[in-house]
Amino acid sequence: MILRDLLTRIPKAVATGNLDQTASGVTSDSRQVKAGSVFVAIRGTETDGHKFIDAALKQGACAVVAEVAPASDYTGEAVWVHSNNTRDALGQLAAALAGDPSQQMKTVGVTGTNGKTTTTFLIQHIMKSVWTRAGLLGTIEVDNGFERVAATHTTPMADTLQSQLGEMADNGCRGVALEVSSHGIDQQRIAAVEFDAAVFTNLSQDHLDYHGSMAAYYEAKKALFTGLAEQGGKKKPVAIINSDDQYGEKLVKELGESQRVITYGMGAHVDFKVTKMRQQVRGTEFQLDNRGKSYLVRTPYIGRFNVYNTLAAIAACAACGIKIRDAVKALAEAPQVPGRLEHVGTREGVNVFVDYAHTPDALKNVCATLKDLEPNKLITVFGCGGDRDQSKRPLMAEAVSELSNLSLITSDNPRSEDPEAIIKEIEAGMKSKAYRAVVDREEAIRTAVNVAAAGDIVLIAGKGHETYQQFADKTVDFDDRKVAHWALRDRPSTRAAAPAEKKKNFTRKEGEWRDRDEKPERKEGEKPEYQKPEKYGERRVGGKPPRKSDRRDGFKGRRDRPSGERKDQR
Ligand SMILES: CC(=O)N[C@H]1[C@@H](OP(=O)(O)OP(=O)(O)OC[C@H]2O[C@@H](n3ccc(=O)[nH]c3=O)[C@H](O)[C@@H]2O)O[C@H](CO)[C@@H](O)[C@@H]1O[C@H](C)C(=O)N[C@@H](C)C(=O)N[C@H](CCC(=O)O)C(=O)O
Ligand SMILES: Nc1ncnc2c1ncn2[C@@H]1O[C@H](COP(=O)(O)OP(=O)(O)OP(=O)(O)O)[C@@H](O)[C@H]1O
Ligand SMILES: N[C@H](CCC[C@H](N)C(=O)O)C(=O)O
Ligand SMILES: [Mg+2]
Repeated sequence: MILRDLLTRIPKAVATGNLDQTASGVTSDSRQVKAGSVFVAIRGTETDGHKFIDAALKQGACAVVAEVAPASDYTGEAVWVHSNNTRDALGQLAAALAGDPSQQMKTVGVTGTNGKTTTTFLIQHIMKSVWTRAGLLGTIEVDNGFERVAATHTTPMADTLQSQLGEMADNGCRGVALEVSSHGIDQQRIAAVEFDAAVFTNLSQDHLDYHGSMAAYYEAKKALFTGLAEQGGKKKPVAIINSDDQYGEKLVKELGESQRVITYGMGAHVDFKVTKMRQQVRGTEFQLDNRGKSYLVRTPYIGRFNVYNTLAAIAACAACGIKIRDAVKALAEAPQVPGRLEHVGTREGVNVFVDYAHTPDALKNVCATLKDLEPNKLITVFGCGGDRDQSKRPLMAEAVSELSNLSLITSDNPRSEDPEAIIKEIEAGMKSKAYRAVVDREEAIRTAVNVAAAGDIVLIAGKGHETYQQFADKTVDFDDRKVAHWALRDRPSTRAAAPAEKKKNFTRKEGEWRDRDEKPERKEGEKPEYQKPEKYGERRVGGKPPRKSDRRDGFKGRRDRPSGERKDQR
């Protein structure tokens, strides 16, 4: 694209130099600059992109966009563009070079403290079932309609984001579900994204290390919604808000008439309302009322919080023109979101779940949901991330200790911090003495699985889909789901010691979720019952570990170990 045309996207900027050059791309990272790139200098928290202008020029940048004017003796061939907001400029230029992909697709942004990943997975699933091809961008992965790659950020930098959206549009995606983090909003990573709908799931404590206060955190989230009114394109965006959440309710009030708002929840006056909810071991069923019509929604997910995620997904898809009944139909086959309340195995009546809860509210919700399954004991393994909101640590401890019969406090990405020091901070918030601190996460998981008895549930919280553990000096392979499989496999049998009646069967009338090691007694002449593995979408409960082909995340089960790993590391 010729610079002269490209720079019309930042009309307030002042450009000096030959504008008839061709720009081949745009980046804010000098290390990515190639001949013909536009380099945009951004002031960060660690360093200042302006320091790398010389490096970018040496690598062949055809233009530099900076928040400072060129030096009076600047005679370089590259165009110097002086802008007062280079973060916004980055988004505008990247969007123009990618062909404004968000204007070519139905684009839904999902923000909130918890539930973004789950809701975006649901939205993409519905979009795909109706439109065949749809994109997804968020914490776990970026799906461009043809291939999925692991994500580096929940919401990547504007240059990366726009080029990923561009691939989706080029691949024929008709829609995209995009996770929008508060960092993403604050750092204008979503500049030049035109939304059809923006969803607010909820707000509770997290990221105070970055935002400083809940008020500032809320304001960051709110900017996504006030920004809808300023979109320049033809879209008539809708704000979709969980008004049962106290911050959601506040947002609805504050947006007032300035924005088209659709509410969802269980309260009296919401647009998408849940009634008659029935939680079951293998899923949830509820009635959805919208504009005088009722729909019976069935999903394979458990937990009240997932009902909110489901509602948000239906409302967002409806705002994009999808019929509610088509969305509802698709949801019966909703996929397992990797590491979100994922049932990873069962042995001798001990059931293990992996979940990504890493905030006080998420932990409260997931523990309460598992308690609803009426286990004999709930045993929770958790830790708190290093270099992240320190003040949430005792609150996470409080949430876990109040709802678990036993807690194992361990490490969860200590990053630059001392793992034992983090654990001490967690211990300060424990409300019960029924806990053990085990710094090594594998040992903590193995301990939890070994001390569990038939009928107990082990919850491994915090890392969900993650496949690594980050320490100050290294990052090592670590996958809670694999370790849980190994722990279950290696668990010493308690069969002889445990009387049969102590075992707990999570059995429902119309199906079974029972210890598959248990052999039902056979009467003479009776054929053995064929125990077909349960399948709801891609979610499997009990039985053998899932096959690779069953899973979105490529996890191959117990034999899938990181290469080069020693036996004694298992
Ligand atoms: C706090 C934060 O958000 N930091 C992000 C931010 O870093 P920063 O502002 O400190 O940037 P910087 O390192 O000072 O660099 C400034 C500029 O100089 C450039 N640079 C730097 C070095 C060089 O040699 N050449 C060069 O051009 C950089 O590309 C950048 O444009 O911009 C960087 C890229 O430009 C990001 O990689 C970095 O994410 C860090 C790694 C991070 O951990 N971020 C997390 C907290 C985050 O963003 N999380 C959210 C929410 C997660 C969730 O709850 O789901 C997310 O969306 O992922
Ligand atoms: N709507 C919700 N309300 C409260 N808790 C939720 C909700 N949805 C999911 N959770 C809990 O939060 C955890 C994280 O869910 P999810 O990954 O969908 O959230 P997220 O907002 O994408 O998180 P992140 O900020 O890390 O990207 C889940 O594993 C579950 O324990
Ligand atoms: N996106 C979140 C994920 C946290 C997950 C937890 N495993 C941790 O490392 O704290 C963050 O970066 O704050
Ligand atoms: Mg997420």
